[in-house]
Amino acid sequence: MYVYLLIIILFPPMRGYIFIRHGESNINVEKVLSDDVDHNTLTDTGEKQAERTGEQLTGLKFDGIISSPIKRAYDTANIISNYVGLDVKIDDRLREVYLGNANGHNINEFLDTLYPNSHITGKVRDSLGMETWEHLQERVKACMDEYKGKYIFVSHSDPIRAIASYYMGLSEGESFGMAIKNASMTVIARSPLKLLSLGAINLDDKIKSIFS
Ligand SMILES: O=C(O)[C@@H](CO)OP(=O)(O)O
Repeated sequence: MYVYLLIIILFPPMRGYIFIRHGESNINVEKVLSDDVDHNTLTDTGEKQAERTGEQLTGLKFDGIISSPIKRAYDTANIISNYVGLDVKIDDRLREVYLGNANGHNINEFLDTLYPNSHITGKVRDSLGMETWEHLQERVKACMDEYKGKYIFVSHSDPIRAIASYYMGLSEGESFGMAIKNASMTVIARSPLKLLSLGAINLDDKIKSIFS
């Protein structure tokens, strides 16, 4: 018994997380930011993207599929759930960054007027009443800390960029150019910690072996 416990302590079981950004949504086409839960749908392209990502995951084994409650992500998760045979569980910690006064607006309205040649940094977030980058990182990490196993997390661009930059040791500004494509897969292993893919649309065999 004690030997078993020692082995578990010394060699904790591998945990793996496949973060998937939802498929293309109408707001992505319109370049509008939205943290509304029930509106914005997937476009036909977004549905096809979700199907394709689901195909990539067919045959892999997971302990669960956890989704943002926001429709574009939840609909993506339900499409993917058909390929992995799991019911979707909603977790608010995977939702889009709280946008404050930026909600419903085009991102460029702020960058061009408020802060020319800038990007969404702490002062921009504060001035718009947005969730801080640090809080976003903390809530996504708390979600990972709760689900100790191999999971699919369906979320949004900023939450995925936030957790990837957290593990890469990059600030919000330093990771601003990180483009997380629709329906792409960002894979993080824990124990040992490793960022295995960033915005990938295919999974290589090395990654698939973790989830087999
Ligand atoms: O990147 C965006 O345009 C925002 C929209 O709020 O995030 P996502 O599309 O990932 O939900």
